[in-house]
Amino acid sequence: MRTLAPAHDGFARRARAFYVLTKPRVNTLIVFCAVIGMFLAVPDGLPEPFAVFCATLGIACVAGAAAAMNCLVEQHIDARMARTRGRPLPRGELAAGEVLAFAGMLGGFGLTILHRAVNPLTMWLTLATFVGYAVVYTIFLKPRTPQNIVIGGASGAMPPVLGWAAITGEVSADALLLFLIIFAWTPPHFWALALYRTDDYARAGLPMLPVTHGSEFTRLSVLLYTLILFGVTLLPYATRMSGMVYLAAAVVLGARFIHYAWRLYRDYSDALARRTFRFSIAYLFGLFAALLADHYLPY
Ligand code: HEM
Ligand SMILES: CC(C)=CCC/C(C)=C/CC/C(C)=C/COP(=O)(O)OP(=O)(O)O
Repeated sequence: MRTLAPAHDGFARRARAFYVLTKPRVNTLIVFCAVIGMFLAVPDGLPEPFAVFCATLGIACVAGAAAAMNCLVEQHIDARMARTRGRPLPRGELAAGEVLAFAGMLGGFGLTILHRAVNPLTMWLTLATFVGYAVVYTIFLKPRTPQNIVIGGASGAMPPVLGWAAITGEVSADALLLFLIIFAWTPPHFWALALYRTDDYARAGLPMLPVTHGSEFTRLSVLLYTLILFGVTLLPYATRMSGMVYLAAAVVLGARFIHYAWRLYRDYSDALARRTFRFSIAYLFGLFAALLADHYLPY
């Protein structure tokens, strides 16, 4: 005889499935970068707490909705990859219709907050970021070209610009520098993962760089983008947006990233690619934390 799970157990499981759809770990770093953008946008002092709260909530909701849409569009691809087959849609924990409704409500709520409590510019830029990731990257670029993540990376690089626009109502050259940093960081971040997940991507029929151009070319590309990233991260110091503390962090973190990329190029192993991918995340957290620390240090 079938026993029914207690109602609260079913509710908790479904709530967890919706939460997982929003890719909370990826979006933690996305939102962190947006919040740093909000603080850096104020030359002296702190941004208004209510504005920070509303902008953070709005951006987090829209980013979560974008992730849920990505999971919806890619549910059949996700079912073919070891890394993603445990997601709620391939597992049959949620139906497509309810995921669409969830993404619509979450995204609509986020955009409404941004429009009403922040400013229309931030709402429009966040909407464009949503479309860039959930539609342009997910539907058009990802299944078609190995440059998918280079072009699609423009969406992922938007968070500090959104944070900046939320506080100032405009997009300045400094905000664009923050954009450039994440834009240059995305290829080594993603290709390090793609290198040790190549079989997964090949099985799913996705034209990621290691699938289409092989391991060695991808490792060379990781190294080149890591060098470009190093150069780009010097720009905040060169333009006097940031000072010595930031510069020291950028050089130390950047040298470590280049060291990883160089070893990956010369002496590949899946374990090293995994460590490089993990380091890429710590790197971006560290670099943005250094921007913030430098901004408030009294020197
Ligand atoms: C088009 C651009 C990007 C692509 C294709 C990409 C791809 C990926 C992939 C495939 C994963 C593994 C996710 C998983 O197994 O669930 C991942 C993890 C991650 N990504 Fe990205 N990423 C991109 C941009 C970004 C950006 C802009 C950020 C933050 C600013 C970011 C932060 C993270 C974090 C924190 C993780 C680790 C999640 C975990 O520990 O489970 N990514 N990324
Ligand atoms: C504010 C706002 C709307 C932000 C959008 C966030 C954004 C552009 C995120 C990109 C990062 C991300 C989740 C990549 C996953 O790549 P993938 O989808 O190829 O990975 P997967 O194979 O794990 O699904």
